[in-house]
Amino acid sequence: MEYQINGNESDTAICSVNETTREYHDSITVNNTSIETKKCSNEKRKDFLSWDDFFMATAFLVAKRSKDPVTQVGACIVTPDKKIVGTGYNGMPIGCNDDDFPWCKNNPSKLDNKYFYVCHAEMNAVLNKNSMDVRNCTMYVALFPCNECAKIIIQAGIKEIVYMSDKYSFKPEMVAAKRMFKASGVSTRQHIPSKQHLVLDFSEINSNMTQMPSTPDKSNYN
Ligand SMILES: O=c1ccn([C@H]2C[C@H](O)[C@@H](COP(=O)(O)O)O2)c(=O)[nH]1
Repeated sequence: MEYQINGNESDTAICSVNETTREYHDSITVNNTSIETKKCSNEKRKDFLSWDDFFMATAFLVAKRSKDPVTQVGACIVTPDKKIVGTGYNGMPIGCNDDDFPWCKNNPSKLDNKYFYVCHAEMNAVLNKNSMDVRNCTMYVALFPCNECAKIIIQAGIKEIVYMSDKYSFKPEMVAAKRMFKASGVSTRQHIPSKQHLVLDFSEINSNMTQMPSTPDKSNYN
């Protein structure tokens, strides 16, 4: 079935609907220029992000703020009803100019390596919280937390850690973190993303319409 909505002389919208599949395909003409829009279904999108993928992707996006030239870590704290209440990435403390402090990792002088200075993503996420507290929340984080972050996470009342990588699992810091999480009832699970790559295309919003044009205001028509 085909519907045609006439606006003024140069503006029309044509919408054809397949009665069986409920797919529709529309074209609109604005100022005598025809714009074909994508075939569309009345059904909802199937490839939307799951909550786990969304919050982990948020942690990865936040990590893009990090100035660490080697490892960028992001963390995202989420309430049981799926609200983001804190994010953080690894960086120098406020007032410690990240052009002056070292980013090196294997200088013979410990004072000239980053480790004494960098605030971990997990710690920053807890300190940046925008809610009263983060009790019973879940933290999504790129790397399994170290012992120092584990203490902060436990004391803040976070109840679940969802991590992407445990590549430092052999280090005593991570072994200690696991021991503390277990003792204090913080559960941990690795996130397996449904896709290895997620692309953000800022030009997408200006590409062909994937939705019906909004209902025209008939009061403007003859
Ligand atoms: O749980 C973690 C572990 C590490 N970080 C930060 C601290 C540093 O900036 C880097 C680690 O540097 P490497 O060069 O990979 O040793 O990541 C963190 O934020 N959270």
